[in-house]
Amino acid sequence: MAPSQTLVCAAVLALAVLQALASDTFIAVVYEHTVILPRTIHKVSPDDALALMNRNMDVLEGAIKEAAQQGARIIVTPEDGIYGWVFTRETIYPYLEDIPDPEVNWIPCTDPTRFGRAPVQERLSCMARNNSIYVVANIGDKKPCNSSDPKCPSDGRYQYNTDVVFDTEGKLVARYHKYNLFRQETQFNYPKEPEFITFETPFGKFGIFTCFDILFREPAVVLATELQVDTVLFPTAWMNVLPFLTAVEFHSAWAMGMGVNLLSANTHNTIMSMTGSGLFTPHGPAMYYYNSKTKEGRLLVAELSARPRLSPNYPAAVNWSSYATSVKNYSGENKTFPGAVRRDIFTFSELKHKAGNHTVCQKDLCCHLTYQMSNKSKDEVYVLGAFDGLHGSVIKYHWQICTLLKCKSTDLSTCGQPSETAQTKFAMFSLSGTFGTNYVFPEVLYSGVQLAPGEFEVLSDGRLQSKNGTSKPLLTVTLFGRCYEKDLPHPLRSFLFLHNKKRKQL
Ligand SMILES: CC(C)(CO)[C@@H](O)C(=O)NCCC(=O)NCCS
Repeated sequence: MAPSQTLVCAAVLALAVLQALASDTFIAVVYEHTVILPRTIHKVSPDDALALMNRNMDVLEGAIKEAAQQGARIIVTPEDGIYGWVFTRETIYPYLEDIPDPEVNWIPCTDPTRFGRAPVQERLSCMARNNSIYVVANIGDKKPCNSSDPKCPSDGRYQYNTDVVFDTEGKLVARYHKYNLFRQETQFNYPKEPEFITFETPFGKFGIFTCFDILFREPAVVLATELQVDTVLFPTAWMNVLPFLTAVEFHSAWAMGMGVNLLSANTHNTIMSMTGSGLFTPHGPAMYYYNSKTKEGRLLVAELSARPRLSPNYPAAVNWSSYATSVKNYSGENKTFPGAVRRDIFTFSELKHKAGNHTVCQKDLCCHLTYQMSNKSKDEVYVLGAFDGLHGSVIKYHWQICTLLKCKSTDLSTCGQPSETAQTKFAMFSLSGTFGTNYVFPEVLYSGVQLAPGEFEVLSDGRLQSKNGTSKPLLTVTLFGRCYEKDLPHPLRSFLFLHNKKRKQL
C-alpha cells in the first residue's frame, strides 16, 4: 500500500472505532454538597487546611462511589466545595496547589509528587481512577511570579479559582481559571485572558466555566456558539435572587437559550441562600433540586443526550423579535407605572382582568403578553414588566427583560420584590419582546421556586408560551435578554490590578 492509502485506512479505522465507542446518551450526576467550612477566619497550617479539605472530600467520595454505582460517566461537584469561600488572599494560601497545564499528561494518582505537593489533586485523581468516572471539582491554583512580570502581585503569586477535570484513568484533562470573579472573591486573581477550555469524550464535547461566568459572553457564550460544545460543566456557589436569578430558574433558561446541556452543581448553604442544582437540557430540566429548608445535600442522576444541540447555528435559529415586531401595540386604557426590581427601575402594567392582551415598553424594548388566568384571585396582583438598561452596582452589564410577574402583595409598590409563593394558575400565556439580541433566556418559575418541565415552549418567532396551561401557580414568566456588546468594561479588573501594583511599590 502507498503511504497515503495507509493513512486513509488508519483514519477510516480510527473513525469506526470512535463511532463504536461513541454513545447517544450517557448518565451524568451532579452533587449539591453542603460544604464543611473552616472553623476559623485566621490562617491555618497546610496540614490543618488539608484535614478540612479531606473531610469535604470524604463526603464527595461517597457521592462519587454512588454515582459510579448508578452507571454515571461523569460527576460534577460544586464551586468552593472543598474549602468554602470565607477567605482573604493570605488565609486561602495553605489550601492552594500548583495545578499544571493538562498538556503535561499527568495522572496524580500514580505520580503524586511530579509537580510538588499536591494531595488534593492526588485524591481527586484516585477517586476518578478507582471508580472509572470523570470527576469535576473546584480547587485553588497558585502560580509563583516575580518582578520580571510587571503584573505580579506583591505577595509573589497569582491565586486562581480553578475547575479541574480528571478522566476515568485519573488523568488531569481540563483546568479552567474563573474569569468573571464575583465581588467578594478578593482571595483570587483575574486571569489575564479568558480561557476557552474544552475536551472530547465518547459522549460528546465538553466545555467548562463557573458561577458568575454564566452571565457574560466570555467564556460561556463562546463555548456554546463558536466552540460548539454539547455539554457544559458548571460548578457554582450561587446565591438565589428572586425574581429572575434563582439558580435553577436561570441555569435551566441558559441551557434552553443556548441549546446545550448544562450540568450545574451548586453549593448547599441555606444561610447564604445557596441551593438549586440540576441537569438541564435544551428542552428543559432532566432533573433538578431546590430545597431551602434542609441542611442536606443531594445527588442528582439523569440520562442525557450526548449530542443535544438543536442546530449548528443555534441560538441564531430563533428570531427573538420576529413576532413582537410584527404585531401592533396593545395600548388601550392600561396605565403604566415604574417599579424597582432590586435597583433596576422597570416599567409595569397591571393585569387587571382575568384575560387579555398587554404591551409595555421601555427604551428600545416593547413586551407583548396574551394571557388567561384560571382564576382571578382578589389577593394577588400580576404585572407585565419591561426593562432595558444597565444592571449592577459595581459590574455593569446590559439587560433587556420582558416579564410576567406576581407582585409581593396587592400593593402595587411591592411589584418586583421577592415573592416565593403564589395561588394563581394560568390557562395560557404567550410572551414576546422586540429584543435587540439573539441571547434571550426563557424562564418559567412556579410557586415554591419550582420549574415547569415540558409545560412551555419557545417558537422560532420568539414567543414563549404555555402548552396546556400551568400545573402550578405562577411566580414569573420571563424572557431574560443579554446585550453583551453594551456591557461596560469590568471596573474591578483594573482596580485590583492597580491595587496590587500599589501594594508592591510600598
Ligand atoms: C445571582 C447573582 C448573580 C445575583 O447578583 C448572585 O447572587 C450570585 O450568585 N453570583 C454568583 C456568585 C459567585 O460567583 N459565587 C462564587 C463565590 S461566593
